[in-house]
Amino acid sequence: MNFFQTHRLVKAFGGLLAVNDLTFEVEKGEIYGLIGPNGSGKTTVFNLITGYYPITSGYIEFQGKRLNGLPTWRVCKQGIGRTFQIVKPLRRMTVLENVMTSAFNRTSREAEAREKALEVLDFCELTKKQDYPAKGLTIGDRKRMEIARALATAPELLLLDETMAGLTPQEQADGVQLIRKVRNSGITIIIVEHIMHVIMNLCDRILCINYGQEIARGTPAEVANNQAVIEAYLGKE
Ligand SMILES: Nc1ncnc2c1ncn2[C@@H]1O[C@H](COP(=O)(O)OP(=O)(O)OP(=O)(O)O)[C@@H](O)[C@H]1O
Repeated sequence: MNFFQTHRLVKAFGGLLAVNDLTFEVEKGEIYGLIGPNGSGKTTVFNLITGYYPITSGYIEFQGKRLNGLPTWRVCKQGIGRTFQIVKPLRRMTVLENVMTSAFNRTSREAEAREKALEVLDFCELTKKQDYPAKGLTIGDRKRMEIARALATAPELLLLDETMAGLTPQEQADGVQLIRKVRNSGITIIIVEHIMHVIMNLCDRILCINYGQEIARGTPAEVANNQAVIEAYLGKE
């Protein structure tokens, strides 16, 4: 049994196949990269996994259980957390309160939610900012808080959607450290990211898609040297 797998996954928006016959497996403990040019279907894959969109055909399995058709909150309860490409914190709430709202996914007790939120804020090195209003955070800290919010749902599989976009080189380096730390804590990761040195540095394996279809898969070095990948990003000569 695979830890996580999709099988012949398809998502049609009218006549557009945003995801087209995509099969891949992720092993427990991996950092798995999903890359591809703009509009190639990466976020749609995350939206299918997490139940935001219904699947047109194919299936998704997590720890041997079918996810197809489950509502987002049930997918989360099964142990899949995610961050969003566009970070939308609850702006007037503090950092701690933002993270607590996610922790309520696992408990209805306020004391337990606070304890979990404080634990992940410490893990993400945001303790000092726990009482800041979320709207006052830098982009770097907002992205970090987004990871903290996902971690507060206690995921076994974490989907990271462009958590490095807009960050300074130093913030990117810190982000890479944090993602490694998350993996070392036992959480499996699927990461969508445009910043290639981040992907190449972090991932054990990479799947590259274009127009919703697989064009290459392999180790970072294999994918970086693949002609179809180079053409998808740079165009044909
Ligand atoms: N809700 C929707 N309705 C119609 N078309 C959609 C919808 N969501 C995505 N699409 C289309 O599906 C395709 C894949 O989009 P998606 O956002 O998954 O790409 P992406 O690889 O995540 O892109 P980017 O790297 O720019 O974030 C695009 O052509 C997009 O316009």
